[in-house]
Amino acid sequence: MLELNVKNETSRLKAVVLGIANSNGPTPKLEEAYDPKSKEHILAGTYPVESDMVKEMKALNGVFEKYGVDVYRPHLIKDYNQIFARDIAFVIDDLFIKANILPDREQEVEAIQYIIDQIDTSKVITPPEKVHIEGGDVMLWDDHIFVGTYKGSDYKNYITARTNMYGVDFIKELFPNKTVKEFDLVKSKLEPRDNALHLDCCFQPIGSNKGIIFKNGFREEQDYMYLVELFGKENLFHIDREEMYHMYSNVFSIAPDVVITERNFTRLNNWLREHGMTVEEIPYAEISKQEGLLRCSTMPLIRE
Ligand SMILES: NC(=[NH2+])NCCC[C@H](N)C(=O)O
Repeated sequence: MLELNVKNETSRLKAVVLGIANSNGPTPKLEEAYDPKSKEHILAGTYPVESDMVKEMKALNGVFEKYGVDVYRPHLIKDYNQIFARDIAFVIDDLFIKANILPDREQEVEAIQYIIDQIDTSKVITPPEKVHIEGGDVMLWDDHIFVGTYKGSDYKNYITARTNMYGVDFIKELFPNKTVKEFDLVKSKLEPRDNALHLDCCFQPIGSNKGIIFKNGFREEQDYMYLVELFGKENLFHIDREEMYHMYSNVFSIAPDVVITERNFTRLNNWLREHGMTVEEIPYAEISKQEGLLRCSTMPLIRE
């Protein structure tokens, strides 16, 4: 049996599901892409090739090996994108909550059924159908749960809006003793620089009291101010529009003082080191072309 335990984004990682880039399928047609950054690269002829993405995920797996983390991989589905394990389900405390993910991505859940079978069934939660929620929008900070959403009345027109207010309310009901705070995120179907696909595309806590944040990822300044007040402005590393496009906020912590990041994130990597962190730099720029990075490719099961 897997004894799940995840309460925040940074405690020492013990077990994780890591997505897989093998048999990712051919370059999608423009109308098949479900995020604007993939679209941009399909149009430009620069969509990432499988062998490069396999190499990048191997580098990530190498860091997990180095730190003794147990790694689970999804079963392979032929010609199907299974890189972004983050979104298909998520663990809060000892509960495994299945996401109601974009229909284009539904098969990804079947591929991790063998892992779900190792969890006490009373701890596996399936939300009702009207709930839309993906793991990239759910972020834990001990007694707080942060949830990314989109409150616009045109929600259903946005394939880039993945968590609705039913999703937020569902989490509130499930965790009455935690402070659940939702964040209204900017969405664009066409411009990746104006699209916070998930909360982890514009914000993430780091260490015990720090965070990475993109102010304009929030539709309401109040939501941004909530985080400034909670963390303190001096503890937040502010990124600009281009850095958010490169997914600076989507690094991945494996301990309060160990962060895995992209090797080209020089400004961020220096800041992390200045604050006493060990920075494990790996190449991940090809996968980033699909509008997801390190946090997106991982789903923590157990942290210390
Ligand atoms: N947690 C995340 N930010 N995941 C990124 C997923 C990216 C993927 N292309 C999608 O649109 O679904």
